[in-house]
Amino acid sequence: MTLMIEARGLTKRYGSKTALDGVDLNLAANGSIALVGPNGAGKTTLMSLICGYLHPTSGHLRVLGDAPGSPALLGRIGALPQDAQLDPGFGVGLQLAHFAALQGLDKPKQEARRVLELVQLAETYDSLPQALSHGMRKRVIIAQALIGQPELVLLDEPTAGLDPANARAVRELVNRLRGECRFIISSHNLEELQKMCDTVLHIDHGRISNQLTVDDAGQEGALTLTLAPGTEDQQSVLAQVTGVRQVTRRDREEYLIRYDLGGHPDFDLELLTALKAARIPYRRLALGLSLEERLFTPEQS
Ligand SMILES: Nc1ncnc2c1ncn2[C@@H]1O[C@H](COP(=O)(O)OP(=O)(O)OP(=O)(O)O)[C@@H](O)[C@H]1O
Repeated sequence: MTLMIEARGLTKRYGSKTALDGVDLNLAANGSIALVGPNGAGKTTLMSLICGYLHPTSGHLRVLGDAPGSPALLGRIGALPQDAQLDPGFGVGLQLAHFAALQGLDKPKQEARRVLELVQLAETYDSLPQALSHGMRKRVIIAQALIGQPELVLLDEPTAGLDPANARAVRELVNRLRGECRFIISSHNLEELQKMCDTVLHIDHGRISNQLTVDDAGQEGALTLTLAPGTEDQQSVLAQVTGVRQVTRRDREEYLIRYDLGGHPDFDLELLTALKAARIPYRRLALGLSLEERLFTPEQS
């Protein structure tokens, strides 16, 4: 089976600065990937290598089975670079059509309209970029990454600086297209990545420090409980529920509860029953750990 990304000892140095340090990866082509990690961890560098914008200093990299930048990958990868901008002098439809023509597509204007429709901005075809909001411009640039229906789309911080409505529009777009193409998305918003991606790669100091499958969250004997506002200080009540190993208060009314998974397969129902008996109202119960907990909080036994 052809892998989406295969890397061995992938290293990128900028002068004396090592941005990627011997990365090994085997990513199957059947899901979307989140890249997370602190500023300067190497996420953009990895994306640039995958796109073929940069060459590795050493190591081996294959994308969809071919070397980045090779003719075999032309038109198969789309990208939203981190600081991508539109040309202020031309209408957005014209710019997208121009890129479609550069890709050699037969009907560039039709393709420009298609991708604008995908990002729900069909009406902006004749608009100049400055007539659009920041969020709309970002969505237009995402539309550019979708020209030619690439198999793999890389989005570097697609929702950075967007208001909740525009960020949601981007999330919905990614989820709508997930059957048609694969995404690699870099973001600092873990909650958002959890809604869009299947696998999470945590990069730190140029190395992959953790790789998680989002769907595995329910297998960990943990859940997050949010009580109704004003229902504070219930830690001791929660700790007495049968099967509970540990209760940690995260926010005012939010608790992380670790429990004995083996002995209590229906622990969530048992917990709800206990809450009802103690007349403690709750707002939300989520099985598993949040991505933030899984990445940054060591397992406490
Ligand atoms: N062109 C360059 N010349 C020199 N150093 C660079 C260059 N590009 C990146 N770096 C350095 O390489 C490291 C990795 O940078 P990179 O942009 O890949 O990180 P990142 O994880 O994308 O960060 P952020 O979350 O801030 O976007 C950083 O220390 C950065 O300063």
